[in-house]
Amino acid sequence: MLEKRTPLQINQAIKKIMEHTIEGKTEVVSITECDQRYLGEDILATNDVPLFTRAAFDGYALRLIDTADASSNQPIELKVVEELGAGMVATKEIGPFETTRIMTGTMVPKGCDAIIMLEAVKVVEKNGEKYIVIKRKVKEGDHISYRGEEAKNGDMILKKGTKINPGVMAVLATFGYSKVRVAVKPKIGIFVTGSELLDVDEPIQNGKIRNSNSFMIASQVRRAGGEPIYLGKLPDVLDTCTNAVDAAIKDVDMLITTGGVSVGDYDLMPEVYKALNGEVFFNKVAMRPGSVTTVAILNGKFLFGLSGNPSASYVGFELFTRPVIKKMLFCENTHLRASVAQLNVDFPKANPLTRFVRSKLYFENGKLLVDPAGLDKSNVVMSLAHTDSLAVLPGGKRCFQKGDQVQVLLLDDEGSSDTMSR
Ligand SMILES: Nc1nc2c(c(=O)[nH]1)N[C@H]1C(S)=C(S)[C@@H](COP(=O)(O)OP(=O)(O)OC[C@H]3O[C@@H](n4cnc5c(N)ncnc54)[C@H](O)[C@@H]3O)O[C@H]1N2
Ligand code: MOO
Ligand SMILES: [Mg+2]
Repeated sequence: MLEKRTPLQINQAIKKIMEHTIEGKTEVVSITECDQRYLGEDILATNDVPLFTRAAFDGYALRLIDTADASSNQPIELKVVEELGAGMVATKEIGPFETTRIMTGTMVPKGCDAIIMLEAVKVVEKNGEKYIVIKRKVKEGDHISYRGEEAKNGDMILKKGTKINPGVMAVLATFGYSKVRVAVKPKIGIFVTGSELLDVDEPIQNGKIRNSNSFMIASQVRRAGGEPIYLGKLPDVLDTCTNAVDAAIKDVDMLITTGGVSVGDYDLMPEVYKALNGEVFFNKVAMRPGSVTTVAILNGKFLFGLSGNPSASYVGFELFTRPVIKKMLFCENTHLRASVAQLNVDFPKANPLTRFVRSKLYFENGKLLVDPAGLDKSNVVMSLAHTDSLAVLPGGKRCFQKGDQVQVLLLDDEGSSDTMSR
């Protein structure tokens, strides 16, 4: 008789994994190397931004008091005493009824408290001197960006664990971070198991299939922020698998295998864990696909035994492996971002297990809709190419109908509101 496996609820399985202590490491890299990585420390403002009070428009810097009585009936004239472009610094202080022609980004001369745009004035020349004619009152601060209005020196700007994106790159450069402390990418070893597996460039043979899991998992590892290390395919031979896992786990932060975790004659992973004295956290989860996902600890490191079935393997990774990678990258939110969408098809059969339907999201008339990305079976690979989300259909007696609101987990969405300081 086969050993009966007791399924764990999904939340309990995730909790078990997340309670295991695993530390991320940091390293310092050049700003040119840090894009798309994760901050390894909080980023503080190293100066005020803007650095100095500057013009936000091309125009004339002036004293408000001089324009107080200006109107179309009573235009005022200001004498242009200097002309400045960005990067230049005023050499003259502005006196009564004087102005400086100033371009966007230029430091505002002392004594000026507003800018009037070039388009709003008329320039006249008298005795070889330039004057501007103003026909309206100017408001305080018009077209001026004040020193420190965005950030003050010492402010906490970005939290450790924030993903570096184009905006973060701009902020890092603004504060002079030519070197950036980032999280070291966790090294994730990948074995695929199965005597039926062919390499991608091998000719097709009777009864065999091409290995696709290693490419899929490597891409998922990269999407999660880790560094995949493909270690090859293993035949369904116990000693070969045991020795390979034993040797490989030493050189990586965690190891993923696909295949061989179910109850078949050649499903050897349970025996591999036994032979190596691995501590198995669980080998059955109340979900579909991915019910056979097995997670164990070996020498303090995670060993993820994902299913051989591509869709099951895909979902198992996103639910159980991704959060561990995110934790090692110091991310505040380790789980997939969730949203709510309107189901666009019926699921008339109730299922005791919670289902994660590989799905595609789209907008129609301002509503977020979700459609299965293809055939909804655990052994399917095709639908994965169209998948951008997982629609969650909770297990139980309930069936689901077109129009129902369901939770969707976003696969390509990093989320930002959780990691940016507000
Ligand atoms: N009697 C039972 N049979 C099965 C059960 C069960 O509970 N009782 N569970 C089913 C479920 S659910 C799943 S999921 C699969 C899990 O299978 P394994 O993890 O043991 O994986 P394999 O048997 O090695 O392979 C399954 C399937 O996937 C293909 N495969 C394997 N590796 C790759 C790869 N690298 N690239 C592409 N495809 C791969 C393999 O050829 C098989 O077709 O078990 C059910 N059975
Ligand atoms: O682990 Mo299986 O995916 O439930 O089909
Ligand atoms: Mg099997």
